[in-house]
Amino acid sequence: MAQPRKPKLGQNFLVDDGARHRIADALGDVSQRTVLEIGPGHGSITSILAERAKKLICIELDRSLAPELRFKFRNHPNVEIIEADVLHADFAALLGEDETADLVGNLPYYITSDILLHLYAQSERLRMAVVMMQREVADRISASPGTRDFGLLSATSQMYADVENLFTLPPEAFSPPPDVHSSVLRLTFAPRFAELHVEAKPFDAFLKMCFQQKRKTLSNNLRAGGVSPERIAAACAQTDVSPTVRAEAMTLEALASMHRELRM
Ligand SMILES: C[S@@+](CC[C@H](N)C(=O)[O-])C[C@H]1O[C@@H](n2cnc3c(N)ncnc32)[C@H](O)[C@@H]1O
Repeated sequence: MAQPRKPKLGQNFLVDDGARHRIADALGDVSQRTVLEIGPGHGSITSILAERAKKLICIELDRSLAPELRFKFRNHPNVEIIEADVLHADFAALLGEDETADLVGNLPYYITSDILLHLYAQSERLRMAVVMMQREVADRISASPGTRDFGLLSATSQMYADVENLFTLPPEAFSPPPDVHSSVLRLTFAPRFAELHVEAKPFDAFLKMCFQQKRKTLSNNLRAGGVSPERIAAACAQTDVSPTVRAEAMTLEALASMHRELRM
């Protein structure tokens, strides 16, 4: 039997009218703001924000959709359509000096994690992001430490932003319908590195090491990353962390104090 064709570039277009309004509303008042939209598609969210935002910059990779959008929004001087891969987009180059933007997107699910990491790397240029993704990924990003879903993406995301899981949509909200449910997250960027006395790059790398193998204890993951058993034992003793704990059970505060203790 013929398999249903997978849409290219993650193109499951939002057709639920209530949902596109709820997504736009989740950004709040954008009348004085620049909004960046990732993957506008046929413009379901774009058409609402074109009426609301001071400026709307849309980044669309599909070379047939980009001209369609330019034509559709030709009478909206506040709307700019850029044909590009969002993973190569430099937000500083798109925004005014010291300007921050709000971001929105029904994301192409095949590159959700890459897009999020790209946003975190440029978080000083973002105030908030309202993004739709596969429900399971959204549940992981918003999970609390000590729960089954808490992992590297949760810890990394929560170092950069306050995360709210807003609502979930069934496959029928899209055309063609995806195989999965989808959830909308609001990320309010508020990096915690200074507060936890760690630096972003080394701490991101430390988190990767701690969560390298989800079933392993923190100690075993650190050993696999090249830290000596003696240093691990000393750091655990200093920070009151049990050597048999798994990283997923640790708060960001505990992970940060372990990192400081190991001076990595
Ligand atoms: C899930 S669809 C959402 C479309 C539209 N916003 C909607 O809600 O109906 C994802 C969109 O992202 C675009 N896209 C896929 N990969 C992209 C990339 N690397 N950079 C920019 N846009 C991309 C697709 O062409 C598609 O329009």
